[in-house]
Amino acid sequence: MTTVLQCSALGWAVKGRAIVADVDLHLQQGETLGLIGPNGSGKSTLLKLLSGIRRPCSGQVQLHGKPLASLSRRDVARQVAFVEQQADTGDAVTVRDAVELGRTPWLSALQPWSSEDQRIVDQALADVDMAQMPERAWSTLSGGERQRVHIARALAQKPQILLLDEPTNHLDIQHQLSILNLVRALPVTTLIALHDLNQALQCDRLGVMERGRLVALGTPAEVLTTERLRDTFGVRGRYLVDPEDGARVLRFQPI
Ligand SMILES: Nc1ncnc2c1ncn2[C@@H]1O[C@H](COP(=O)(O)OP(=O)(O)OP(=O)(O)O)[C@@H](O)[C@H]1O
Repeated sequence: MTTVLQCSALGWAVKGRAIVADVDLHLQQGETLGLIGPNGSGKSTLLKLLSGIRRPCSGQVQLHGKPLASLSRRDVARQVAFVEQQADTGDAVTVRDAVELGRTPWLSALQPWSSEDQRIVDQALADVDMAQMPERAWSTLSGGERQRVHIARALAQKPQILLLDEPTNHLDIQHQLSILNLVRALPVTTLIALHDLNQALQCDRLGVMERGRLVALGTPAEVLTTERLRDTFGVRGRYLVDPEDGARVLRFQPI
């Protein structure tokens, strides 16, 4: 197994309060690792630290064995794409402009915009089902359409690693499923913060954040136990079996 992104003893604090503390995580090439945890447990902050947009107060992030802090933003952006929660984009841009921004790390005076860049942008728009409105102004998009454009921008970056912070937030059920299936089918390594624990069950591995710490890491079956659902999430969870295909589905009730 090849580790593509890793962190050790990673921490971030604000005004003396630890928001992320002592996190060790190795992201293996090709896996989809789900990050779950209650509101405020540090998932978004951990993703920001791993993407390099936030500097750790302690510990280190390494990308392919090199300290993230030693790499240029451009080098990082060629390898890692991050879809933030509540990300915004300037009002005057169109859908196509926003997705074309994903090509920025690959362009230079020697490598100007080419038909290959155009093809990649068209494919990314098609992948998120936004190819029908490339000229629409960003300001006129719905929340779910904006989210899909952000994902297309990340896909256009052609990263090896995708960091996604609640990417299905705002999406209708059809687009939730198609985006998750798309991400799983891509030949990339993905770290994805999720709230829907039934969607989390589809990941290769899950990490659980609780009060800034990574308190469990393993396969969904190892991690999403009834004890964990009670202790970390404060709910009673029961597995039901879909008679059609034998899949396990979680049902929740208050404790
Ligand atoms: N810049 C900041 N200043 C002060 N507090 C912060 C800052 N950034 C994050 N926090 C706090 O850190 C905690 C963790 O936030 P974070 O957004 O990482 O959690 P999360 O697990 O992604 O939550 P959610 O599921 O609600 O999106 C929260 O209590 C948040 O209020």
